[in-house]
Amino acid sequence: MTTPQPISLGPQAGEADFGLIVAECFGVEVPTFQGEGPSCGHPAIFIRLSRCNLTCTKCDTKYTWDWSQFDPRKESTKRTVEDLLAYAALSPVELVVITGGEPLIQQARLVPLVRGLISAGKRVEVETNGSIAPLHELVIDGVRFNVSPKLASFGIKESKSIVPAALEAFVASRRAGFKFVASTLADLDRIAELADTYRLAPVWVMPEGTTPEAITATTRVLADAVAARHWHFTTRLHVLAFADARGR
Ligand SMILES: Nc1nc2[nH]cc(C(=O)O)c2c(=O)[nH]1
Ligand code: SF4
Ligand SMILES: [Mg+2]
Repeated sequence: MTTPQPISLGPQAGEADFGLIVAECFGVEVPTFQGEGPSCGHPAIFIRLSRCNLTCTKCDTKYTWDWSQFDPRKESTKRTVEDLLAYAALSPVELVVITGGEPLIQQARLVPLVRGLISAGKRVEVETNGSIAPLHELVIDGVRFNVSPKLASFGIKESKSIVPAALEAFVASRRAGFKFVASTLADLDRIAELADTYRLAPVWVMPEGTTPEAITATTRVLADAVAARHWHFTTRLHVLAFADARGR
């Protein structure tokens, strides 16, 4: 079994603070909540890293990777770990969500950031697509992984998005929940197959949609069937509350 390696971005943390490629930070100036998953509704601040290793057609953050539509020089900046720690320290909010894009592309450089956040009394949730195994230095107290494996119906080949060794590493970490985006009952059948094959638990289902109307409609389609499987359900609170505005 081969362990997936993070895509190299040059010199790594420990050598020097070369910083992280960041799309946006939010939640300090204009407060918000973790909108998804086990901590939905908790006050949170966000560090959204740029770049992704996948190309889902239904992606809602294409400004982190789709350079046919967006300009990387406008959509990303390099920020040092020190600068990001200073940003998080501006807020009394305990929960820091590190998302993307795919944040684990830059995971070697996340190690000092995550350590610094935890030393400062924060806790961290990493939103990941689950296709890159986490470094053991990130599998520490104070860190949880919200792993969202992407189904074929999300517009990505599962031969790319479903990486058995990475999923097995998240299961073994005992610090992961598996949050699947779904829009149909057929998606739930596929989630059940994956959960069975890789022993993924706990399973969370989140309705696809970037408008309150779409979230509500999909919730009505899925909720009974999710409950019947004894899975967890999460909404997308930032879509309901803030109409999916950027920076909320
Ligand atoms: N409020 C809020 N909660 C979120 N949880 C996960 C997000 C993401 O984009 O990964 C997100 C986001 O963009 N906003
Ligand atoms: S894995 Fe997530 S960030 Fe990457 S393309 Fe797919 S939806 Fe977008
Ligand atoms: Mg999002």
